[in-house]
Amino acid sequence: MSSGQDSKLDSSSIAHPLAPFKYENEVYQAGLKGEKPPITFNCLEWEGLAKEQLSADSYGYVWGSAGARETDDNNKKAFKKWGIVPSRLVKSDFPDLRTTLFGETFDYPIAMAPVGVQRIFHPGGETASAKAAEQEHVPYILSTASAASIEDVAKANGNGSRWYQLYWPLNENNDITVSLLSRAKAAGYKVLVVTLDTDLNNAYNPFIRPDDIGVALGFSDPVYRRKFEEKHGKPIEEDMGTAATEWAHTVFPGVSHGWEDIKFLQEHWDGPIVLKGIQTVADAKRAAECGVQGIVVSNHGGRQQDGGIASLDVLPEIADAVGHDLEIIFDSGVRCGADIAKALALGAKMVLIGRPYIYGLAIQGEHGVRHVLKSLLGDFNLTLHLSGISSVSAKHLNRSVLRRIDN
Ligand SMILES: Cc1cc2nc3c(=O)[nH]c(=O)nc-3n(C[C@H](O)[C@H](O)[C@H](O)COP(=O)(O)O)c2cc1C
Ligand SMILES: O=C(O)C(=O)c1ccccc1
Repeated sequence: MSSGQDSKLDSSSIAHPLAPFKYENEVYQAGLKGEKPPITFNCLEWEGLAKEQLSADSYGYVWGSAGARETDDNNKKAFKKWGIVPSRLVKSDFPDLRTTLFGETFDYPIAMAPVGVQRIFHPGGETASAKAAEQEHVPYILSTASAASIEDVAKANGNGSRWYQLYWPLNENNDITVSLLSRAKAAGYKVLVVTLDTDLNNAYNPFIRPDDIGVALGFSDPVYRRKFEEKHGKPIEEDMGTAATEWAHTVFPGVSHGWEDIKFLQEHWDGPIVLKGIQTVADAKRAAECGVQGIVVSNHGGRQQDGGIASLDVLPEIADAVGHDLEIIFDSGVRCGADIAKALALGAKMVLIGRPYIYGLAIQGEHGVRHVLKSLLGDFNLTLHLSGISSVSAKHLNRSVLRRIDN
């Protein structure tokens, strides 16, 4: 980095001290003194390093995708169909990476995707990830399928920005939904993310292990505990296997809600609501009509439907259709800084990082997650800088910086 950029690093106009960009420099300086970098900066190598650390089951779970992995493949290919156009001798400032959603400004246009059962990847699990999120000024989205409770993760996340992802019990269990939402609200989660695309029927799933690896939210929920006790005449601790299986059926009932049910969530959540798993213009328009604040254009990292369309391929048409009415968040297949730039250029305001941070968690717990976030942000920053793009706003980062290269 040039000394000009270094002086900009100290600028107090940006809330965060720009740690990601200093980080690589610090590691290289340490390298000059003979210290080895703790983890490679090469985003393509994190998966292999995680594999070395994990059991075959745990690695298979994070790496896994639906069926013949076609959707996952399509996600990856979709990024390769776009190239970023460079621009030389632009007197550009250090890019301003801040993005504003729901009236709030975030230091960076990335957040950590909701990922369940994180203790199968590292003993630190969700609390390690939530700590890393606070340290790096990246929002953390807590999954309903977490191995740590809403309250414990909030504590670990401290002053960080945290959002809550709901796996949504059927209407007969509305009292449990209300309990989860009010706990999340009380613990400082600001945005509700409702996942619409998960079907766990017949899947191998660490979720239903009788320990609390994925059921901590249920086991710690007073309404679920009371209902279990009323039904079985004993507390969940006396029959953890049944309690885990029944909690799984509660939050993955196998039957879905309808659009009309969104109203119930709006009545019980007074912050922004985001629907995760949108892949068509028609559904995006329905979301806007319902009056939610945002959508995640996502196919769940290709983990649900096989033979599906790439999430990035549908992003531009969805952004064109509802970008003025809804905040557009994107995920599925983002692996490096250039991918973040492409998704933002095609209409997203924020991008969720899924598997890569879990690889970081597996490699080195909280430190590994921080390394991945900082590396991705440093890489993203450089990508913008080399194209003379001065901010992530659509005014500067838009389709004009991309070229189709798949013909
Ligand atoms: C191990 C694993 C667990 C996940 N658990 C959840 C979850 O509990 N809730 C949810 O909405 N999405 C879940 N997801 C999907 C992510 O939120 C995200 O949509 C996906 O990982 C994005 O794709 P990428 O991994 O290719 O970046 C999970 C993904 C992985 C890899
Ligand atoms: O694996 C997933 O993608 C997922 O959404 C999930 C669901 C339940 C438990 C853990 C993860």
